[in-house]
Amino acid sequence: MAFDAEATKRCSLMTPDAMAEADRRTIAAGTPETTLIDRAARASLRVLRSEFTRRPVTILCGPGNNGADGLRLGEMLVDAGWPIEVICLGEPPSAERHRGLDGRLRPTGTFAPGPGALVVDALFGAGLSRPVEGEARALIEKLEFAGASVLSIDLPSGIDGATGEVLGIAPQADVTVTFHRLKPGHLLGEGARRCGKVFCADIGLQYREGDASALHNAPELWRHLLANGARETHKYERGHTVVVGGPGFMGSASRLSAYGASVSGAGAVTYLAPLSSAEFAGTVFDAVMVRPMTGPEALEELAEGKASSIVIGPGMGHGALSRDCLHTALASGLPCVVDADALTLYEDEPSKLFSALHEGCVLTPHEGEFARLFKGVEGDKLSRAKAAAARCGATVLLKGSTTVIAGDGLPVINTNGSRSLATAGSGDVLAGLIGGILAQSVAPREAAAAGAWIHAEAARSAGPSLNADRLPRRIAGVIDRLVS
Ligand SMILES: NC(=O)C1=CN([C@@H]2O[C@H](COP(=O)(O)OP(=O)(O)OC[C@H]3O[C@@H](n4cnc5c(N)ncnc54)[C@H](OP(=O)(O)O)[C@@H]3O)[C@@H](O)[C@H]2O)[C@H](O)CC1
Ligand SMILES: [K+]
Repeated sequence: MAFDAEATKRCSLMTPDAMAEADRRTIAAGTPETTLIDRAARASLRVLRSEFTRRPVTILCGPGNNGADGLRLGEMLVDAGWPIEVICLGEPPSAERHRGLDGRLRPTGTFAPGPGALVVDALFGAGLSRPVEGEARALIEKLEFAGASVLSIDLPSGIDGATGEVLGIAPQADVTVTFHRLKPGHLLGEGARRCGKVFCADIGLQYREGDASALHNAPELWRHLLANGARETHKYERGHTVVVGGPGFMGSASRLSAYGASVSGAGAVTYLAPLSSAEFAGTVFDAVMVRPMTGPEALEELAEGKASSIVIGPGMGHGALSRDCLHTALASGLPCVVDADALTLYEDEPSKLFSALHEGCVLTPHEGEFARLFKGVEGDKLSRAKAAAARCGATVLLKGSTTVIAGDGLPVINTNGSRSLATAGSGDVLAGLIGGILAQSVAPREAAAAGAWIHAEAARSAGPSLNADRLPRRIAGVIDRLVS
């Protein structure tokens, strides 16, 4: 079961190159470039007026169309009676580019933004092609300590729209206005931090299948998949997740996974408890069934019977039983969440793990586990997740305040994470939640995307006192609201 097709179009993220191509296509189909610039400037004006009261405005304009948007915005602000000045990089713009800006152009050396001012950053956008240096860099450096507000057009100049990386230098914007679709760079790394509040305006570009390079995670993509399970009447038809438990004191992590699975909408959860913790597990769980794990054959029996997904790794340890269970889980062919100790068991010989994985698996590493398992995979988060998924042949969910999910189909970027999620055990709950969604016949990338968003949403409105014990109850609330 897949993402909703219409929502996929709306949630598409486009690289600067794809955006330039959409731009060319629209122009070739009869919309003049000046019209697109006009619409971009008008959208910027709308946002500027909604976000800022009237004040002195300095517009920094670059040599390309990002600068052209800035110049056109300047003309509109003059018409609206705002006090503005315009500073252009390099050669002064042709008279045609700034008809309505007579007497407003200033040399770069005069740029001295004051605390109450608004600076419009229209230096570079999608056409940034190298690190920002020289005159442009000097302008952006002046912004750093000026205390002025900054509105960036398209992207904070210096942010790579494909990756979110800073090329040389980039300002900290308060507001960014972009067009048509967000770019991955608005959501990743420094890009996400530097954009401030992001607005995306429709300027009449045509969307075409194949334009997207990634998706921005949102419930409209997968909400319909969650509701499916609720229509089934028998508990096992609604999916049955098996959580492989951990021994002794370490068992708490896997118990959190079981709680995560139990509120996912799956019909049943079985906690397979190693003998050292079975009795205790039997006393703490009510809704979760507990079975003693005499050995890997207990897992095999469930996998061949009623189980529809497996969660393995949290609190499991690195012993021989863990290896056997991991082998059994992966060999079963059932959808499988591979987390924590299951990720680090083979960190010295990852190819052994990779060769046992299959396309129904979801790996959920945090940055540390990722670095140990996918040695040599470097770059921005989106590229790394994609490379890792290709290397291991499974879906990879790379956790963090921004989470990236890569697997079959377009990768997904999840951005509703908050600091409250940085609490011990929260990842264990996530693994269980995804396992429970997988059990309901949701495909791996889709289940991971749904799990990441729901998990983050459950923590979003919570204060710093949120702990992993309280997370499942909040997750249940989020799911109930989504499917009601
Ligand atoms: N499709 C849309 O969304 C629309 C976008 N619009 C706006 O147009 C820009 C993209 O315009 P483009 O002209 O392609 O690119 P830029 O203006 O961002 O920059 C290109 C020029 O800047 C020079 N450049 C690039 N990097 C540097 C640098 N580090 N230092 C100095 N100069 C740099 C580049 O020079 P080259 O030598 O590389 O050619 C170009 O001169 C988009 O962001 C929107 O704001 C339209 O208005 C509407 C449709
Ligand atoms: K810009």
